Amino acid sequence: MNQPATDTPAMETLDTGEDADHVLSVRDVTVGFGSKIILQDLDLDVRRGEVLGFVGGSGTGKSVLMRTILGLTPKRTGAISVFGHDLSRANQKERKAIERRWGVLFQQGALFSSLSVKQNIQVPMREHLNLSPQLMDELASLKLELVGLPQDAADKLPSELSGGMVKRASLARALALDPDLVFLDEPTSGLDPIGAAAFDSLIANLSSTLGLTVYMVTHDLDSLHSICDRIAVLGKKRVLAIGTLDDMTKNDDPWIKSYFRGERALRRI
Ligand SMILES: Nc1ncnc2c1ncn2[C@@H]1O[C@H](COP(=O)(O)OP(=O)(O)OP(=O)(O)O)[C@@H](O)[C@H]1O
Repeated sequence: MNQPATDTPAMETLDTGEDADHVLSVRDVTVGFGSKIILQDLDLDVRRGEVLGFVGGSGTGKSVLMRTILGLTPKRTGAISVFGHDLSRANQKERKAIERRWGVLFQQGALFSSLSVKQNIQVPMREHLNLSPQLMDELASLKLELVGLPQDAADKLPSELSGGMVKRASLARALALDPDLVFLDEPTSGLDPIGAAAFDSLIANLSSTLGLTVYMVTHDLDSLHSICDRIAVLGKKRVLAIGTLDDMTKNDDPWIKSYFRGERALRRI
């Protein structure tokens, strides 16, 4: 089963330019650490404009997959294409252009603790754009408004914010460059149910008004019910199933069954 390490694309549609239907395609991707294989021959397609919820048992590799797509964890085999470009074939300039079109909200927010909220939002702008300080301040102010934070949050440090405000500030940073695609790693974890519901509706609104594609790792059944167009389930080192919530409730895989039809799921009804 183990193929030799290669960066040869596994499908012909890679590098043929922008795909009208899919913003992200993963083909035959294998990732491991030492002798431990986490993902094997994994395939995934994310459709343009959808909110895709990614679930799976703890330790199945949801964060590893997201980090692999982002290029932070190396893959052993397979191909990943974003916006129609094979990432492993892109040169540094092309790679930077692709990265400009995605935003990331890491678990726990991952804001720089010594920078103010405004400076955090401006980090991607400094990295990718050449703008005057005044224009960057105006853009940061717009992003604060977009995510529902008050303007006086701009000069606060992350340690001075509530958990919900940290998530919003991290989302503002993820949206700094007006991305087409955002990756969210457990965006509602640690929020109370009201804060989580408010964050969900913010994501849904941004997705529909900005035409964003959202790739969201989550354990939150409420988010899956309220904002996801499709759900992908990770298990057995691959995507076990992908489809609507209705598809999931009809699936007979034991893990999917207990997740979507178990006691906790039924309590929602
Ligand atoms: N850098 C690394 N080195 C070695 N093993 C790693 C590394 N990163 C992740 N792993 C292992 O990969 C597996 C998958 O981890 P991952 O964090 O992706 O799980 P997850 O599905 O996101 O879990 P959770 O839902 O609990 O966050 C785990 O067994 C983890 O220990």
